[in-house]
Amino acid sequence: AGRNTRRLPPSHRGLPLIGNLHQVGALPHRALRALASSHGALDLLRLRLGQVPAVVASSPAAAAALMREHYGAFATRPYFRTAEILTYGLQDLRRPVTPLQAFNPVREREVAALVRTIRKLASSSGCGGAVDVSKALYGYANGVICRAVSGTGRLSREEEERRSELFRELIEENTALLGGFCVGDYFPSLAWADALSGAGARAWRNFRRWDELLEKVVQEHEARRVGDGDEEEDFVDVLLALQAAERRDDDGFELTRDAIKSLLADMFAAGTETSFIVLEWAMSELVRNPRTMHKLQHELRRDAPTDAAGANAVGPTTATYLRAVVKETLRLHPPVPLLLPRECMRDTTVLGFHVARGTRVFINAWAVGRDPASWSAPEEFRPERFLAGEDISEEEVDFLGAHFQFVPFGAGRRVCPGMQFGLATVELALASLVRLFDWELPGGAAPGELDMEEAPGLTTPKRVPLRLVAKPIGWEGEERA
Ligand code: HEM
Repeated sequence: AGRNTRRLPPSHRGLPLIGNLHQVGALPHRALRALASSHGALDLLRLRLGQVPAVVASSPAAAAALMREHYGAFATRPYFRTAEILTYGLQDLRRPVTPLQAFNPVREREVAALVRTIRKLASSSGCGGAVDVSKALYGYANGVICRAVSGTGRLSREEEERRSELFRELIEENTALLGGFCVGDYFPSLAWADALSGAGARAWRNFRRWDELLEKVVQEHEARRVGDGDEEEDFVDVLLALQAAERRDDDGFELTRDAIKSLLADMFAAGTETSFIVLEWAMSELVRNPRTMHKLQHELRRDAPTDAAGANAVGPTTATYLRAVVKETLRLHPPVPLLLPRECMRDTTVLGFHVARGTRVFINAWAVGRDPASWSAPEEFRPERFLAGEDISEEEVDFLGAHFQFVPFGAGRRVCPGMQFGLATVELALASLVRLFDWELPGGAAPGELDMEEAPGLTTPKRVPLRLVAKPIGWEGEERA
């Protein structure tokens, strides 16, 4: 077929110069689904973002076509200026396989610290006072990643805490930069404009601070490799061992120092915010749906706990319901609702539509998770849908990458490599918080009054931090007797 007969995806007429950028809005996943459905274009909607041609997929069929049928053409990330600076110019590094499932002792320590923090805040806030649950959860997610990346036992406790604080500051700056609008990304010919907006210089400044910190972390590990010592192996140890092995193999691939630092920076950026957001929404949905909360509490408390911090107390039945709650949270609130952008590598026909090389591709995981053709009662929080024998059983649907109506971690070649790590981080903390405390909204507000709005940006934490009254239940006291 000639060029003129190619069928292009439906589009919405944009404005001169900026194209459709003004329609993407503060909550792009919502604005883009509304735009797609008003054009009958849930499969593929064509957009122009500044000078960059883009398509957005909002149906499970389109998600499958892009991530399964045509994965070869859509597995590349586009070039982002800010991201390039922040990732040592190595955005598309071949990623070594890493054992991210491990690190359970790290998590158990951090969960115990989280429980202590909430107990302390609850008792100091007095009767009826509320705890900033969001802040505590963020500290937990950040702590898990910090310890898993750079280890424990090398620094004093105070130094460790100072370092966590510094990591947190740098991650927040990263999120602001990467989530932010960088003119040069959408107007390549206007890249100089970033100098005016300051994003370029700001990214460089942030990069130098990351580099200094990560260099120090790597050097500490080189000076004291695990083996003779008694510390656990952390992520830096894993990468250094891999580097040594690669050198021996001599297969042309070398894990350079910059590559190691780039991977570490990725872990922080990708691992903290996501796990925190899932926890924040899971707690919110549970408080808003007291029957679900009670059922989960009942199951967790029945499975006799072995210790008050609650780390090891999840038995197999409870694990099923806990997992269903987490799945339902991920369905309604995928923390990265448009996944990470891809770039089309060669002209491809997708579901009958022509997609040209160089097109930027977004997959609306938030929209497909609420697709009315794939889900019953798609807007309702009903973890039971993932259990066997329920009236609306969608039990077999999982997020491992084979069901394209449920892709909170992406799928195919670009699936999230931290899936198991993130799930373990979320489930362990959620189990402890639900088991060890009763939760209420402050001021006697009804569950339905909880604010459920999302903050603007490419990830979706809550707009208003979650504040709840936490009532510790005494395992050591009457509950045990
Ligand atoms: C429950 C928590 C998490 C969720 C929901 C999540 C979700 C995602 C999503 C949607 C993507 C993009 C996939 C795509 O575009 O197809 C992604 C990529 C990624 N995630 Fe996660 N993630 C989570 C936790 C983590 C953790 C804990 C880590 C690391 C410790 C991590 C590391 C990464 C990395 C390195 C990438 C980039 C992969 C690539 O570009 O090939 N994630 N994640």
